[in-house]
Amino acid sequence: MIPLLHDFTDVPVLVFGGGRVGARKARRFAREADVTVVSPEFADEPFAPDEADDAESTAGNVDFVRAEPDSDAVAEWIDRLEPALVVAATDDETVNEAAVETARERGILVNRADRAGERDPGSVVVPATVRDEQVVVSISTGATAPALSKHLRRELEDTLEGASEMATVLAAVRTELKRRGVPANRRRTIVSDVVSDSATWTALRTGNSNTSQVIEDVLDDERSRGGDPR
Ligand SMILES: C[C@@]1(CC(=O)O)c2cc3[nH]c(cc4nc(cc5[nH]c(cc(n2)[C@H]1CCC(=O)O)[C@@](C)(CC(=O)O)[C@@H]5CCC(=O)O)C(CC(=O)O)=C4CCC(=O)O)c(CCC(=O)O)c3CC(=O)O
Ligand SMILES: NC(=O)C1=CN([C@@H]2O[C@H](COP(=O)(O)OP(=O)(O)OC[C@H]3O[C@@H](n4cnc5c(N)ncnc54)[C@H](O)[C@@H]3O)[C@@H](O)[C@H]2O)C=CC1
Repeated sequence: MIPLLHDFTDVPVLVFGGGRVGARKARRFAREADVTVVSPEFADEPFAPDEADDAESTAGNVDFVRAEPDSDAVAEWIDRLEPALVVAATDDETVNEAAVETARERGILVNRADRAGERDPGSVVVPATVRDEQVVVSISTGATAPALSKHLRRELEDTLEGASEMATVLAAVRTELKRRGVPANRRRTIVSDVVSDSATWTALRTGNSNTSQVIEDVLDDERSRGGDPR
């Protein structure tokens, strides 16, 4: 399986099953997508933040539909909503199977929650995710050991502290250096020096420097080396 980042902004995502798992997936996709959850009953407070995935939680963008579709009705829901992704998260294997089959026939992405191990071609797995704003790390065990994905996600949470600020700094620095016409090799050296500088990480993490100060320092430093033609 190959990891990709997929933009779901304002596209329909259809989740079958409103238990703990369906709610978790719905919450995650509702960051961007218009999510519909179809289920005869719903987990209590499906949109309360949970410790599994705090940063992923959201309250909006979800329609709850109380229904218990059989296999035919599952296909009808998919045809009616034309989702970009179907999530099969019921506790009924036949219903999940129907959702997978129909999605596959229609060429729609499908995530099946009740299966580990070998997947059907074209299926997608939901990885564990650590997010610091624009910085995202996803962990998967190739659909074999989700508890390990969760464990590693927790370990990586500390590593990512300050990553969003660092990304902001590097993006601004590389844009400005490009504008100044600094050659690619030199830009690469500067960017890689900044990202591996532990003092900069500490300053960003502790709030001792804000991103604009760091950006200014890096660019001033380069200018004083004669890197700026102005
Ligand atoms: C294949 C996959 C399909 C998919 O859903 O995409 C799948 C399948 C299954 N999970 C099961 C169980 C558990 N899943 C979790 C947790 C998570 N599961 C997630 C993803 C995936 N789970 C995909 C593979 C990802 C990969 O490649 O690693 C995460 C990462 C993302 C998310 O779901 O949001 C999220 C952690 C989020 C986080 O915390 O960061 C826990 C831990 C817990 O709940 O504490 C348990 C209990 C412990 C255990 O059993 O391991 C079962 C057995 C059900 C049963 O026995 O009845 C199946 C089905 C089966 O095994 O047949
Ligand atoms: N991928 C993952 O991370 C995990 C997957 N699982 C698997 O996912 C499945 C769901 O797990 P939970 O949410 O914990 O189970 P759950 O039993 O809490 O929720 C299942 C939901 O599906 C609904 N449902 C039943 N028939 C339906 C139908 N015809 N159409 C729509 N909804 C229907 C039920 O009303 C219930 O709300 C389990 O069968 C389990 O095998 C379990 C744990 C983690």
